[in-house]
Amino acid sequence: GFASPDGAPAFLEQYNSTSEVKLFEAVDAEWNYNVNINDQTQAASEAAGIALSNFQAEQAVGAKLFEPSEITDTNLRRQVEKISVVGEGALSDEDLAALSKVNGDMQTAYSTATYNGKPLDPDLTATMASSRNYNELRDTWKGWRDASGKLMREDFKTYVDLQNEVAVLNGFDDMGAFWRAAYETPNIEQQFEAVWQEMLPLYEQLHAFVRRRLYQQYGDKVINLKGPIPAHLLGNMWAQDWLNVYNLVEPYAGYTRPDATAGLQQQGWTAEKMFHEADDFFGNMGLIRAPQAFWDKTMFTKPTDRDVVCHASAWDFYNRQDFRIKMCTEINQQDFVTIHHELGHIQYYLQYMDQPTVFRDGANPGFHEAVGDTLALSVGTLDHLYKLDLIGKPDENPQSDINYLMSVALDKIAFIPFGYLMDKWRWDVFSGRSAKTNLNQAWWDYRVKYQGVTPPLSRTEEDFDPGAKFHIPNNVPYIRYFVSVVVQFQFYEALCGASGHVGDLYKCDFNGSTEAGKMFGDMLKLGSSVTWEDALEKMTGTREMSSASLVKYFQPLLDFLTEQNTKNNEVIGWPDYSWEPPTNT
Ligand SMILES: CC(=O)N[C@@H](CC(=O)O)C(=O)NC[C@H](CC1(C(=O)N[C@@H](Cc2ccc(O)cc2)C(=O)O)CCCC1)C(=O)O
Ligand SMILES: [Zn+2]
Repeated sequence: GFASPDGAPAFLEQYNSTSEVKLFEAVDAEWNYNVNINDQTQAASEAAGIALSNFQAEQAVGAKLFEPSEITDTNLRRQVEKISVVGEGALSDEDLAALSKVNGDMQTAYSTATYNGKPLDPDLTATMASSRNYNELRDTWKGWRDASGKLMREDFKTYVDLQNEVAVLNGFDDMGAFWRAAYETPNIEQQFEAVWQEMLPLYEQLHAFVRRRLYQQYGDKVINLKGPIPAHLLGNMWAQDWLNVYNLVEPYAGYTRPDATAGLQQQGWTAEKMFHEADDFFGNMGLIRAPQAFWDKTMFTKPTDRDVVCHASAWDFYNRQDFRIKMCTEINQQDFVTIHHELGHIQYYLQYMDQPTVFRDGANPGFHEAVGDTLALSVGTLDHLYKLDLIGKPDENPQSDINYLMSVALDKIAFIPFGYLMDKWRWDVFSGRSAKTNLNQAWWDYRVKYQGVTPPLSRTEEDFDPGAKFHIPNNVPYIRYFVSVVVQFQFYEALCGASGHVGDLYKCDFNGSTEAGKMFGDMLKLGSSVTWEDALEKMTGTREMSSASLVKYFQPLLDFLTEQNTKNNEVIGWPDYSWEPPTNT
């Protein structure tokens, strides 16, 4: 027998008030571990996480006493349905403890790993960004993987089994299906594949152009103009964005350089100043400014006296007053963009903080990732960087515009296949499509197939290269970033329209536009109280992810790349897909 639907409001009232307290306790313990890694804080964080899982499992029992279809108010019904999801608490105490432990151990292993005594942030990241020495890059690339991923292989297998047990106990085939359920869209995988196919031509043209420039830089022994690119030459530990090789691929030398790093450093900007400038950008649009508690509790820079998780992150303490960022900020443009990304999360938390706790989430995980990046597209324009006195007056000519679009493409277009393959690989592992005896081979099959990159050294199943990327040992789904690259251009185009922008889309700076701010804020306020299609339609008029805005934004660059690649008779794609660079250089 079901509980009377009349009891739903009272049930939800107690859920909302108690869940705020439980969520705060779990987030606070996880924060204390992130800003001070040691056995004690790791154990306390795991314990608080287990307590939250058990709380959610108990509440799910109460929620399932209701028959949703009998709850006529769709908002209440949606809350009850979300609370009915048991989650990790479906595991036995023993298995839940084992999952927490293996997650904690992989997190700590990743965040404390060093190569030659150097941590990933900032040291190894800086080497991968600035070195042009083939062998130094290769040794750093290998050293990081030996110190991180390689040591996690067995833990990861345990993690996969326990995650799948959670999924099955929650009524899903495997954890990949559970993760995809967050989109509430039956054919979501087909939608992902469709937008990937639409963007692939743009990626292939960029890949061919960059490969040619790397060929000129590193020579024909290590670059095959018909093959994948060695993965350690693209300025990033995972080749996930190629911003740091801009100097090698700049279309027009001598024209405006779209990089504010020099300006930030020469003008003596501090981390706090970067944060305040970014917060002003939100405020000047009529969005919500970060509260005082944010400025009091945020960790702006890497402390020198303890181990911390340096990977930037934003935190909602679910008490409607405490919101923080933790970041090991360096003074450069990439971190200025990252600050906007993290403040985008904070903005979403602030906008939906009066929603019931189960609705304090992105309309889908990709929306949460797109908020800050959407504003960063405006901040990064040549005009805006000039307004901030971070670059000289930009030349008003096509060459400077192509240089600018190239810098954005090295960040956004280069990222697309990586954003796609990270979870395709994990979905295959969870579903068993990839055997546990074949984890690393399956990873590199996708890295070649989708990204057109190949390892600088031969890899075996003794290695575990996926573990060398934060989100794998930290159990953070990744397709959200792929979705974000697509929808952030849909959001950007909509906000540019609201701000009255005319002319080239990529020149739009909606700084100060309260019309744009209202359009965005009205969508963000909804949190996950509506489906992402409803939220998207409210803002853009369409109910589908579409690459049309992105393709429109980059059209001038695509024309340039196609013209250059045709002139150079480039082979588009990497038909010599099994080529590998020599390992004895
Ligand atoms: C408590 C908690 O965990 N909070 C969540 C937020 C939430 O869920 O509420 C959170 O802060 N997650 C951290 C994560 C950090 C970053 C990241 O991991 N980025 C991806 C992909 C990417 C790359 C370039 C880019 O421009 C945008 C994304 C990567 O680096 O590979 C690193 C710098 C940027 C974003 C994040 O902010 O998403
Ligand atoms: Zn994010």
